Amino acid sequence: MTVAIIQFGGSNCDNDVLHVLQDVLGIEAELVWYKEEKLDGYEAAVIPGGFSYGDYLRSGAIASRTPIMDAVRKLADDGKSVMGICNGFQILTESGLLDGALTTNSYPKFKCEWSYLRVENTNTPFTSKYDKGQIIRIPIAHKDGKYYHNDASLQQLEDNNQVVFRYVDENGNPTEAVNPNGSRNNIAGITNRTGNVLGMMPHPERASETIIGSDDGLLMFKSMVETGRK
Ligand SMILES: NC(=O)CC[C@H](N)C(=O)O
Repeated sequence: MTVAIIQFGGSNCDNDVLHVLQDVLGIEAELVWYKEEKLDGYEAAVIPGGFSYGDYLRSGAIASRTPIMDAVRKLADDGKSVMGICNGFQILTESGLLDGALTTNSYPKFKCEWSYLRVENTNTPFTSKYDKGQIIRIPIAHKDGKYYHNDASLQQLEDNNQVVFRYVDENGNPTEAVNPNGSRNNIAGITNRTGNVLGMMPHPERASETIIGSDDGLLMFKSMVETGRK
């Protein structure tokens, strides 16, 4: 299978994802420029982190209106896996592929630190290789990562098991003290209703080799690739 890694002006984690897929996992992956209108032949897409278009207007807003996003939407409609990391998550909410919004952190500064996440749902193409309730260590790096949705929609996300990752402490408790950005319900990542589109603020590609402190993110890419091969 070949994975498309979408590149916008201002993407800065594109080559990190490429490195993990190609060099660490031996998966075919290609960088695809935002002006492309088709993603034919790709089995999955990753929208990497960064500061697309300088975060002007709102993080992800401009990227969400580029030609490639119609192709990403088609890929998702065809049931293929789409993973948005950090700025990628912001682009997916801005384009309506995921519900809710990423707003400015409650302490309104860029925050870069390790976080613990609890895997809430293993019945997705991105988490099938984890254990339910597993605690994983993955870093965050963002200013606009506070997940917001209204009460009714939040309840729907919870009821549909669309909350995939939650910020927790080392023991797995989703306390306010370890919520790095003020996200509602300590939400770190969600899927769409059908589960094949994932958005998450933490960076699994920065936690895919023990030499850089954690390889807890690797199973996410492995899960995605295995699903694409089926
Ligand atoms: N690492 C990133 O993708 C940064 C995301 C975004 N530009 C922010 O700071 O909120």
